[in-house]
Amino acid sequence: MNILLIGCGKMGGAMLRQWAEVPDNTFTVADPAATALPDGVRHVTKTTELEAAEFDVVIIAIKPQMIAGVLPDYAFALKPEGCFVSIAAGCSIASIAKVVGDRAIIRVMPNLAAMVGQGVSGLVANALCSDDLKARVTELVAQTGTCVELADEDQIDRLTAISGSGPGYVFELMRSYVAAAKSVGFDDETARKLVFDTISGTVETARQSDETLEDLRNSVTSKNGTTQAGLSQLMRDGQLEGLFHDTVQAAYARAVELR
Ligand SMILES: NC(=O)C1=CN([C@@H]2O[C@H](COP(=O)(O)OP(=O)(O)OC[C@H]3O[C@@H](n4cnc5c(N)ncnc54)[C@H](OP(=O)(O)O)[C@@H]3O)[C@@H](O)[C@H]2O)C=CC1
Ligand SMILES: O=C(O)[C@@H]1CCC=N1
Repeated sequence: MNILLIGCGKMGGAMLRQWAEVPDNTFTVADPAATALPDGVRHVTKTTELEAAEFDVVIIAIKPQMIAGVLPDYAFALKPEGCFVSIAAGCSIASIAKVVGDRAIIRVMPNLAAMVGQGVSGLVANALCSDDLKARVTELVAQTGTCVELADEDQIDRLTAISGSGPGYVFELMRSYVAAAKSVGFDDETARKLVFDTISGTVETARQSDETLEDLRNSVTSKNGTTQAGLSQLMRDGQLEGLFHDTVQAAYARAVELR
């Protein structure tokens, strides 16, 4: 497919890095500020450099608040049988259709781990999108990790609050955990290694186990031992579960506001 990527910042750039590894598609980036693009990717800085009906897919990877202002300038470059793919948080298919009219539109919510091919994405398409086009876009997204097709747009806003924003929560947890490791005397390098390897090893253990997360947690926790002492702080008054609940609800509510 011939693909136009509008916006090549943190998320568009992360996905492009994976896509550029696979020779199936050709990419043009429209982002005046983009630098250090992968080999073979065409860069345009003005819409006049584009031809009409040039692309099979136009990917919208700018901030949701910019779409109404920016997208009309690029819409002419999509083939009549092509589709728009938006990775913008919240912004609904109806809002995009207000800008480009009744066209095939797919919403994808990726996450930053796409950068290393371990992203998690949700996808939902409108009725104007053919099964073939949806399958090809799903395959494209799956080059960046896993891709789940969702039943409706509300689901993609809910998924945004879990996996789209998720790396932000996890990076903050890791930052706090590393700071705690340093506070008991480890240097930065050792603290990062201990925390990173503990997290990745724990994730892999959970993946390979049939036990519930509660049972796995209990299997680390000796009666009156060190883990129990630590968890009595981490879980005091059920605050941690409440905090995660509030975190996810706030992110979902923001996605709904951005519709
Ligand atoms: N970051 C993430 O983890 C995730 C982001 N998203 C979604 O991805 C989208 C992009 O977010 P993110 O990558 O974080 O943001 P960035 O600001 O990093 O990327 C947006 C890019 O678009 C560029 N841009 C601005 N105006 C134009 C224009 N007129 N034409 C072309 N390009 C333009 C920006 O340039 P400049 O910086 O010069 O303004 C920037 O390079 C958002 O809609 C967000 O909701 C979805 C999932 C995860
Ligand atoms: O914070 C945001 O709005 C975007 C969408 C998901 C992750 N980053």
